[in-house]
Amino acid sequence: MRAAEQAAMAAGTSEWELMRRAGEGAAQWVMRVAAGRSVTVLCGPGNNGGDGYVIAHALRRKGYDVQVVAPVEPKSETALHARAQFSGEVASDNWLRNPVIVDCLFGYGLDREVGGAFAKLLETLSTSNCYKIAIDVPSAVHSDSGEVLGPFVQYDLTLALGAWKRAHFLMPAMGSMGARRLVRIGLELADMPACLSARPHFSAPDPDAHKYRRGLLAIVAGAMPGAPLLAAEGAMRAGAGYVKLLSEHSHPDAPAELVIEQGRFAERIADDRISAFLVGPGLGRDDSARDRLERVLARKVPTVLDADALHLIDQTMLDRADPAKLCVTPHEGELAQLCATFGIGAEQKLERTRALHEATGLTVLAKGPDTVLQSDVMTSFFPLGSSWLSTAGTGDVLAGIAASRLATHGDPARSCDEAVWLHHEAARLASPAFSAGDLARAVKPAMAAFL
Ligand SMILES: NC(=O)C1=CN([C@@H]2O[C@H](COP(=O)(O)OP(=O)(O)OC[C@H]3O[C@@H](n4cnc5c(N)ncnc54)[C@H](OP(=O)(O)O)[C@@H]3O)[C@@H](O)[C@H]2O)[C@@H](O)CC1
Ligand SMILES: [K+]
Repeated sequence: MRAAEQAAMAAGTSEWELMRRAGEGAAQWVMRVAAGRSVTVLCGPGNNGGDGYVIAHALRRKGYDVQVVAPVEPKSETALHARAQFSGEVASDNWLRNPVIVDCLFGYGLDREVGGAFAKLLETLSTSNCYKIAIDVPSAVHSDSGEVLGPFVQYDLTLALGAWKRAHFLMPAMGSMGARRLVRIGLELADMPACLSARPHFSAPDPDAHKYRRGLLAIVAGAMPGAPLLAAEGAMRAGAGYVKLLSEHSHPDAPAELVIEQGRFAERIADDRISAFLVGPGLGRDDSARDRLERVLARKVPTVLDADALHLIDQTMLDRADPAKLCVTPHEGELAQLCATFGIGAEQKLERTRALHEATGLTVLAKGPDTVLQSDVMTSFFPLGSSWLSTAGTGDVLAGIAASRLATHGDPARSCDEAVWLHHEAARLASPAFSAGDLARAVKPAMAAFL
């Protein structure tokens, strides 16, 4: 963000001009929300506070009753300029009486715990019965890590300025932001190492398509019958032309269209027509599970690894595989396991995900409310999905969808990206209070949203 701002300034746009665009753009949103009601703007010492004075000035010009609360005077030259423009009331302390409060205490310059008068203001804000708007990021949020470094405030609206910051898509910060909107200020954002995933577009199968050309997915089962079946239910509806379950269980409830193959594992997986594997859901962690995983990895075919496979995989197995064709889909606990296996010391989700990719070459989809995808191209973040996804088996469905997409085109990063979107859309269609089976069945109508 700082680099993009520096580039804009080097190209002749002043910092004041950027602040003016940011503040006036944000003020448009504040006015829509306030709709004539009185507004209080909390202003801090840096340029985030500067944005606050621009917002206050813009509101006042439109006839709003607006009051600024600023515990200290601005420190930066540009913020002082903004302060000088605003001719309304500025209080150093206040009990926040207005129905709309705009928080401009700190933006991405926050680098330590919020204390003193600033913390007191945020505490008051957290218990105020008002509409709360955060400018750029909530003021106690560290914009790179998503950590909350002060009183937790639940906002109704967060207006990102110029570009999204990592915190807009990382927990716990993202859970406090309410609706998130981007205010554009004309920054050039090409070649960013991280981005918000753009909604994918799928096509119907080619006119000459047949089941093998559309992709044959083999799902490797193991100790437990349920999880791979759920994955298969999702996979059958996510694009692959043919889904097989390699399982020693009888699966009396499996749908007729799911082919179940038993016995002769080595022979089964040698089929050249298999375009992708899924290994992990229900695999177990015993010697036979390890053996199955090793054999599949040695095939060097595009593969999704999930659940138990993430506990079994190690450097020796990876040395015999082709990591560029593999994706792993860990939840928080599985990510911690992978980090332990591959000697990664990072503690925060984003750093862990990136370091795991660096160390192994694997495409990593670190799932959760703040899903992060790390490929060799970039880091992707995703819009928030349904909180109803927090139920058993939804991860198996996600792995099945990712593997199905992988079977169709063989690109690990693209498969994971598409899977997150399909999973979220299926959850939206199946909500509320769905089971993993309901979710898997909703993948079919979810496909329609991306055609
Ligand atoms: N640059 C641009 O072109 C544009 C930037 N824009 C806006 O600027 C924002 C970034 O501005 P910024 O860099 O001035 O940082 P900001 O978040 O306002 O605060 C830093 C100040 O707070 C202080 N401080 C830090 N932590 C503290 C704490 N815990 N407790 C107490 N004090 C603390 C720190 O001073 P220190 O005490 O560390 O010397 C410093 O004075 C960005 O989010 C966006 O809103 C837009 O206008 C578009 C154009
Ligand atoms: K803020």
